[in-house]
Amino acid sequence: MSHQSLFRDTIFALSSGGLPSGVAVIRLSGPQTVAVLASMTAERIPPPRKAALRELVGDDGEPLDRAIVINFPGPASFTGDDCAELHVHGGKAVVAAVLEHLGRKDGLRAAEAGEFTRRAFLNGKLDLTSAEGLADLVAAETELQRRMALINAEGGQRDIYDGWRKRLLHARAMIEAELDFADEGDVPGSVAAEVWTDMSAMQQEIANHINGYHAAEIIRDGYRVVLLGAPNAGKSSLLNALARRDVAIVTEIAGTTRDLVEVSLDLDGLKVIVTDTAGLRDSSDTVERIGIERALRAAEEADLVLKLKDGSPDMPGFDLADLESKALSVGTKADIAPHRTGEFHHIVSVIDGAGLSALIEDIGRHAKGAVSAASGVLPSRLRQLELLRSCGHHLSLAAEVQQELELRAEELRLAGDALGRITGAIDVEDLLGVIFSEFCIGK
Ligand SMILES: Nc1nc2c(ncn2[C@@H]2O[C@H](COP(=O)(O)OP(=O)(O)OP(=O)(O)O)[C@@H](O)[C@H]2O)c(=O)[nH]1
Repeated sequence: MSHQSLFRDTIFALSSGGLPSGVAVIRLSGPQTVAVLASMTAERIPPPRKAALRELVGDDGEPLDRAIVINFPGPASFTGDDCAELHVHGGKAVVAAVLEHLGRKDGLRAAEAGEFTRRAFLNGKLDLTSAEGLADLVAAETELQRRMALINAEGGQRDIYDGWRKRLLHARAMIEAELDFADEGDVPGSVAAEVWTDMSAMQQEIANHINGYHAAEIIRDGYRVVLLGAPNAGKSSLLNALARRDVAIVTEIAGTTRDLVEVSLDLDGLKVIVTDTAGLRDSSDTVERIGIERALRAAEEADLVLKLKDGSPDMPGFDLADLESKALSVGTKADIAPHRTGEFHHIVSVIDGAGLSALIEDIGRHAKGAVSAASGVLPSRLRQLELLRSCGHHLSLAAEVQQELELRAEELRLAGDALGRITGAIDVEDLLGVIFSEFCIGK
């Protein structure tokens, strides 16, 4: 007996990575799953949730591969529907043959990006923040990204937002009671005051949580370091040294770098993006001038700016005072430049490697410092941030209308709805396309 499903189609996809590989996992979900397993295993469907070795056959009984087959009957499956996994040999032709066989069957079709997770959400197996956490977990490249994604995939955000929603519901119930009993002179005024204290506390908790977004942004998108300096100061050489490969073009010609060149580093589990920029000088060359504007804009947006200077005299004309609070001065070409210690935060040479590891350590320390202030569960997406702000906004409006209980209840309802839209507890149909399209196929 197949599990009753909301969905008519059975979807399938290669859920493991690139081919060839040792093993490839093909996943199925939907009402036809059991019938497909029966036909492909010559009626030898493995017992639920037990891995079993089976010969997979096509419609004519022709062998396709020998595979580990797992049957996950709904609702105790990832999507909540009948699911199966076929662990086949990870050869291109093997996978192609199995996918082609599945695609020929009635009621089966290839899954769209994120469709398994979307079905899991629509079947109530997980909330939207857990789904987003799963997408992040699959995309995670650094240790801190992995940790943040895992907390959210496991319901870290959901628990917090559900907790806040419950407190809002309770507060509304208390206000309703106050309204109902107002005539009878039996107003639970002290209870309402207590509830209001809780709402103020919650407002503060939400504000603190919102403040963690910048740290989450750094963990997700990287800590941004921009190299700035006069032409020939040694920016591209330093970028290449940090990346340990030739990313940027290095020549003795001043003005070589015209556009932004980025490399992504993993410093102690944190993603750090270092950007090489066009050298700063007065230039009549249009392309170079655009490059210089981009360099200055990148520096403004950066978390940390490295101001590079070799032994040559200062270039006039660029006021970098605004960047001072987030800048480290770096004396370059230490092997040939007569830098004085004390003049710079760091003195480096890419020729003999002097000062490079101390510089890298210092960048790592600054990056860590930027995320360490925030701890625990963080909002991980702009969509969540906007709804959290909306929730906070309605809470402060509620505080402004102290005397008008109906209005206050309405603001609390709107605050709760904003939280509900984060987890998907209410009214999110319009968001689903955007959210699940960022997933990969097979997830
Ligand atoms: N001796 C020595 N030469 C260096 C060092 N770093 C860079 N150079 C040389 O300085 C010149 C300029 O280096 P780049 O890295 O291209 O400088 P840049 O700041 O990126 O220059 P633009 O692209 O013009 O802005 C090249 O000839 C490099 O080989 C160093 O540590 N020691």
